[in-house]
Amino acid sequence: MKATNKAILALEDGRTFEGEAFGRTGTSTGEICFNTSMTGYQEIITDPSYRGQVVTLTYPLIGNYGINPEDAESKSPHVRGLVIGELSPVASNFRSRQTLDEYFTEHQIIGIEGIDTRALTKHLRTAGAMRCCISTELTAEEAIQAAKDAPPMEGSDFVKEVSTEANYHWDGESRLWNIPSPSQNREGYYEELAPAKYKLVAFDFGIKYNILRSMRQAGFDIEVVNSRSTAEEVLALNPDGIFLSNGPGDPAALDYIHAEVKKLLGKKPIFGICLGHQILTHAFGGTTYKLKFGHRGGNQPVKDLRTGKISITAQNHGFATDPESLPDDVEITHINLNDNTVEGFRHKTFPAFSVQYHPEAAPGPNDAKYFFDEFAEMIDQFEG
Ligand SMILES: NC(=O)CC[C@H](N)C(=O)O
Repeated sequence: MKATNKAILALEDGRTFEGEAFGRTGTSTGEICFNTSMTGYQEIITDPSYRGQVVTLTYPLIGNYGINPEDAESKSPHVRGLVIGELSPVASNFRSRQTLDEYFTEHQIIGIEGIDTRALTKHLRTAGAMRCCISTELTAEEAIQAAKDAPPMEGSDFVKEVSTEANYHWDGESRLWNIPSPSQNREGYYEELAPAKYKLVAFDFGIKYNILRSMRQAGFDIEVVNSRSTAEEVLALNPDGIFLSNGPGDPAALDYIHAEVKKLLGKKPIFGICLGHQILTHAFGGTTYKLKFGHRGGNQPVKDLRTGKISITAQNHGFATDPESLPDDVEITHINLNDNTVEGFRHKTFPAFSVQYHPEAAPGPNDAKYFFDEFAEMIDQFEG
């Protein structure tokens, strides 16, 4: 079979869409999801939490501001494929170094454009999350079969594919990179940060760079450790606080991590984001379940039940905490106003709290950024 640019997107329930491939040609399968953010395609593509997933972007024009080195959320793209309405023929931005097409070709990622992403998204909202296949070489029937044959997201441990092999010290940013105004140097400029005050050990389940940057800005010196690190190894580093990162796959498939986090409860202050929140759920004795189609975008309303304050938040998750499963010593602190799902909690005795959404944004609003400072306060108050 000869590969062409003509491509098909086939869903496991038999629905198909025709478009044109960009990046690489060939075949790719994975769980299809949609993200409604209006900007931030580069951050989405490089977020390790999307490992194993094909992402549909509902914003109609993608690629228009290109790709630049500063906006990556990890070393490389992680999506299995990208589904878009239109690939911009022009990448126009002073920070751009590459087009999206060139970037995908370099990293051998398949993209498909010319898709009615509105129809696709409405279908996924009704029918729920499912597997898909993008192909430039298979017939529609073969592509539907390939989607059906793809491994399901439930039960998948993708953390082991994205976590750092060796532990490392985050020295990426003791300076804060700022976007220049048009009159300034086009390379951007740096602002020196105050010396770090706290020592943090961050479990890397697929950590985003902007979490590391935000932590550093909040005064943390960070040691990033492999996802298989034991509680003993973490405590031996003598941290002031422990961070549980975001990451891909099914949180219920990570028993070996739940067990280690459970041993850390009460020992040191703990903060978790997204997958980290779901892992904390299991460590507390609760359970997680798969949402019908997940929350992915930059405009998810979250209510802080303690203050009544509502934040507009960045989200990217397909699983959620079952509130009924939580023991009495866990207080639900945040809920999603679209569907009332759990978005944050804290333990009543142990110094541990987490949020299901993304205070680090990237992309998305910064309403929730205050959690990094709250964690620093928790550490100040902890008498361990
Ligand atoms: N961003 C994340 O950490 C995602 C967590 C988990 N993989 C989910 O989809 O729910």
